Amino acid sequence: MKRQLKILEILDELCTKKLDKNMMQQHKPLGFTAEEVAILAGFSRSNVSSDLNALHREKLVVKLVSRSTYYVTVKWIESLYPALKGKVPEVVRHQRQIEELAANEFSQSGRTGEVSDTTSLKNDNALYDNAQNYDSFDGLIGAQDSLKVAVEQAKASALYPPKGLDTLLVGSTGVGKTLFAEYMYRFACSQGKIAHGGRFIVFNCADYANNPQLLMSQLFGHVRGAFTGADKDKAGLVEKADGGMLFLDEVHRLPPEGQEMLFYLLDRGDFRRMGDTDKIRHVTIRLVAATTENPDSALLKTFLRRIPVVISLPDLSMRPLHERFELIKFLLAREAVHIQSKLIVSQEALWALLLYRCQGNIGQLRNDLQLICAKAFLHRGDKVAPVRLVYEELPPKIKQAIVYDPQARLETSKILCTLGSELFIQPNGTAADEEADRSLPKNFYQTISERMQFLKSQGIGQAEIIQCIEMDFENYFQRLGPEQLEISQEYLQSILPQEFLSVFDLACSLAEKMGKALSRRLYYALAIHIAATVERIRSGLPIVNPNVRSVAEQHPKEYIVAEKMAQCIGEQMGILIPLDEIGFIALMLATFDDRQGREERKVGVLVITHGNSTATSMVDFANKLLGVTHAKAIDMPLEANVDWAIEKAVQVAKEIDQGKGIILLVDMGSLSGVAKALTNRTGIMVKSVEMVSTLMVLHVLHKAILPKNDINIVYRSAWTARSMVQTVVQANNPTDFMNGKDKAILTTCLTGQGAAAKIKGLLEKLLNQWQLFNIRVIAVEAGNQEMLQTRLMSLQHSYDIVASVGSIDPQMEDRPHIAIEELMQGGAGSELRRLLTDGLKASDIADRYTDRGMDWEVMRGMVVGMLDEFLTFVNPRKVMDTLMICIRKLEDELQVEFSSSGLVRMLVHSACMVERLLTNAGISYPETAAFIAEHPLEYSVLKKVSNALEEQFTVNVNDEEICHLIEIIKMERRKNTIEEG
Ligand SMILES: Nc1ncnc2c1ncn2[C@@H]1O[C@H](COP(=O)(O)OP(=O)(O)OP(=O)(O)O)[C@@H](O)[C@H]1O
Repeated sequence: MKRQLKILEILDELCTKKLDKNMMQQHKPLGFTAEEVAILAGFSRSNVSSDLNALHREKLVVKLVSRSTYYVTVKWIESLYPALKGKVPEVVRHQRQIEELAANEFSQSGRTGEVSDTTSLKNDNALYDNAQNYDSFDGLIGAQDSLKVAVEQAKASALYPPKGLDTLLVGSTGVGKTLFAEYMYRFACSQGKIAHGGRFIVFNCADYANNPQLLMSQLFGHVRGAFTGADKDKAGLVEKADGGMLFLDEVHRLPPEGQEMLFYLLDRGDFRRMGDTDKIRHVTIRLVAATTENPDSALLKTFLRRIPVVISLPDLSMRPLHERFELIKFLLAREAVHIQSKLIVSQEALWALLLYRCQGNIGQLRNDLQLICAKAFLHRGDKVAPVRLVYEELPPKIKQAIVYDPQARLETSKILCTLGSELFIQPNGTAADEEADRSLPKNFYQTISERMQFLKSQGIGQAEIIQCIEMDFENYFQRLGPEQLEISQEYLQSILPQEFLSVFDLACSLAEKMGKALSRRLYYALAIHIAATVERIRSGLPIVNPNVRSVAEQHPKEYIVAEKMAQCIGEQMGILIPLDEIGFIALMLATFDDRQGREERKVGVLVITHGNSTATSMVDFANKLLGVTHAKAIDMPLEANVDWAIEKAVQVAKEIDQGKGIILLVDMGSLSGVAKALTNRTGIMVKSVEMVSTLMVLHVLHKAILPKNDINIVYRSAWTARSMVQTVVQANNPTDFMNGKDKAILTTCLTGQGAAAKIKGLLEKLLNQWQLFNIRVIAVEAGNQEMLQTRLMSLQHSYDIVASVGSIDPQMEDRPHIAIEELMQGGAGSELRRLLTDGLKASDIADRYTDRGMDWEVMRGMVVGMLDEFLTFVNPRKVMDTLMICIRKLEDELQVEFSSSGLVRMLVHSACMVERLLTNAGISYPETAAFIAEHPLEYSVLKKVSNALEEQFTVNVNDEEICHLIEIIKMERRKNTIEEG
């Protein structure tokens, strides 16, 4: 118990000293691992780990589950977000979740003000502090899509000197005006535009519309005797909003005299309390008003003249369906927290919720969801069972209001296809589909049949049903791919009967004879699929494929092969495989081949900027660094107009499109319309991001050249990159005072002194060449995870780390890592390549690694080339041969299998080690003895194996060095385990 308390104290101290609020907004792991705490506490990792788990059970510690498990104390979160006192979730999946919950509490707490139900006061420091944690509108659903323009306007109006611009929000009931105003308040606070203590005051003018006197008094205050019942002086909300923000909802209901006073106040900052003839009072407020009135209406004429910024918020029906889906998940997550129960929502219920006509916008959607959840909660038989929301139990007004719009239905189907059969929402407020049933093979047919029946019952036509079902197929096939299921031959043998596999192999050889050889991927997918079919036929369950005829027409060759395969399997297994199933098999044969082709293709990247060589130099840099020529540039002379840019872009887009769309990176401003024009002219899907910079091109290109990424992934990533370079824009803004951090690229290797130092030199040269003088390159020692994380944390305080390059991935979320092998294979300019590929030579070691699919020749050449640069005293070729013998022994004795990257890492590290030992430049390792005691086998094998090196180079491989070598082996083991699944 004593130890637990100590651990808690240490973790709390770590959180308080090393983490700050800003970290919440960064996309990096938050908190500390058991190892980190163990190092400081001086206890073993396993003890600390079990203590942290016990503390977690006692709700004193929160787990943040990302790639590893990180811990922070509940006390620390509560100190940052007082609104979450007693409500901190036990497990957090991502940091945003804490922010969202806090935001939720923040807005909930604002609803009960001290003035009345319809006015709210957010006046304590804690709320202000919360607001300071938000420096953007990112948490607002739609901020980067349907609300993008609105958010940009809001930011501009908040930053306008000296006190921002008064703003009118226009939109129907329930579109989110109040929430939007709250975000404006938070943004202004975070930018220091509202000083500490500045409040967010909400007042709904409609609530007092029938009593103008009371309304004026609430707003401007009164003095004693101002009217009957005014028995003492009272300050109004305007005074309370001094230094803060006043949000006037339904502002068109303000009586004429109120409007006059308000405008006078806005113009001069002066007002009088009602009945006060003596004293003119002065305040500084930011006004955000809101109205549901049409901006053209007479009621608003005066406001529009006097309020400089008008922001329109769209109706729910105008927002994209994927946003509506996000809203539904968000609102349901809130309900799950309220009812403290897990929610399970069926696909059909989601279908209806996405498609029904929701007259009162998000407010109405929220009310409907609350009602549905409340009903389901009450009717739940078993009090500990999750609350289920199913289509049958939705209110008739929802079922009857489902819109018939083929496009929307198709879109909905696409969204739902990314889920399993149900959506799961945890009582801690996280919406997740990862629990969704991924073992589709078993219930694939059932899902299809149910989906078809449902679509039919909704009066949807046959053609549309087929389209929806096709999307299900596509989704199903994607999940069946071996990468997704991590299938291996052994796995297949363990789940499918041998009898079936023999028959299946027979059918495959038949297909091969007919000219349809099956790729490994298709073989696995088809085996699982047909095995499920056989089971289904034997259990007498139907197989329905509405699509069979069109499949036969579209893919005649595959259909014939499928028929033969089905016949063979049917005969051998004594069953009759129906035509509908043949349609499925044919579709798989066709689709997988098509996918194969598609997999090679990449999303295009096109950069257009003003200036004679700006775009070209950014693109050249990124292409060179990644060793590709994929990104293209258009330099736009300053005198050229947008039409010129569009003409050029059309030409280039046609050349570079590979069928997966194009990401357009452009200057801010006039080029923003190019994407739309390009799509209209070429039919290519083009998504554009403004505010391009070299780092952004690098980031986007890195994502785009991975064939597995589609345009949406690359686009999202472009947005992330955009936020990385935000400071550049902020620096251009004279009113901005935010202190932008310097940018840095990290280079990594085990010691920070070998490969990392070398790559640093090369990168610095390249950056210089490209005149990017403001980017620092920092070599870090990444051999020890604990130390690396601590070092990263401190670096992140001082730098905006934009990427890492090297032999060890520091796993910084949303920051690209370029592995050393990637660099060696292609890039970093011809200079780097030349350095790394000299000296190819054959070796007898080759066979072993060639068996593992490595190109040993190339790898050896690269390593020797690299070592040539690193080593002064040791002959790289000589050390290489001895090292290979040692590594072979290590692999055999420790039963570890080095991957190509692991092998390169081990070779480079060990060669540098020999040089270090020769020059007496030793490196340290913390708590060497304890570490060795934990790894006795590795230690003794390494000691034995390194004899050969010691003899040849007359050095003594010391314990510190051995510990570093153990770290590499551990890293490889982890990799082996992950690969084995
Ligand atoms: N972008 C959003 N993301 C998440 N929730 C939202 C969003 N917009 C609105 N909501 C939620 O929808 C509900 C209605 O929003 P809000 O009260 O701000 O609308 P409103 O336009 O001010 O409505 P009214 O005109 O009725 O005052 C609230 O519960 C709010 O939290």
